[in-house]
Amino acid sequence: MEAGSFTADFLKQNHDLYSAATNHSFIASIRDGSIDAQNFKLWMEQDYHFVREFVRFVASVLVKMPRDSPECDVDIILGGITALESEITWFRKEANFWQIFLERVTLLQPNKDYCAFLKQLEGSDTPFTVAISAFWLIELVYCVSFMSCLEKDAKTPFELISTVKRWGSPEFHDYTLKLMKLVDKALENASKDEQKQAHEACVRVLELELKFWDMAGFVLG
Ligand SMILES: Cc1ncc(CO)c(N)n1
Repeated sequence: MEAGSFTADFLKQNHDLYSAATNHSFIASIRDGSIDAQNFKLWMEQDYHFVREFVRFVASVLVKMPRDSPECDVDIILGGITALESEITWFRKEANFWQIFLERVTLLQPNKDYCAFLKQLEGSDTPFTVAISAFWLIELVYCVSFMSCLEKDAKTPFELISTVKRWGSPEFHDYTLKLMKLVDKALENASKDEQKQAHEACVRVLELELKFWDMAGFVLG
């Protein structure tokens, strides 16, 4: 059988896990408007702190890019870092609206586990190919999940529209496609070992995304 691109093959081979991570009941509750404000606030508190670690991770991906990468490829990652600055500003503004005190948040275990995984990927022993693959999928899961909350028949509450547009917009989708191309280009000529490592890192991303949604959707007693 002819092998396709890394990303297409990965999504095909891990269809069930990918589908579970992108069709979660937490997202469904935003889409149908039944979400409890407490759950949304919990997600936001935890995600802000995830994004703080994610900034470092994305910076590490940029540092690992091969020196001979075309400037336009470097600029895709640079654009990602730039976007994270306005994302942080947005989180602070939203937190204010929801009366969340971001500095008082305690990280929950699934978030701690996810941040620990990012830290591991930041290390110099994780090759660029592996880090960029994980980066692509982390963004893709949010994009595909939140895109569903913007479909014609979605009943996303008005106050959550700015959230779902952040990751579910056509612009963000375009960005994930650019990342996908970077991944496929990087892995095309990579060793079998790096391809395997990238595959494993991507499986881990899906597992961690799933647990992150579970955490967010957990009904507070
Ligand atoms: C948990 C998680 N996954 C992905 C993203 C997308 O940046 C995010 N903000 N948080």
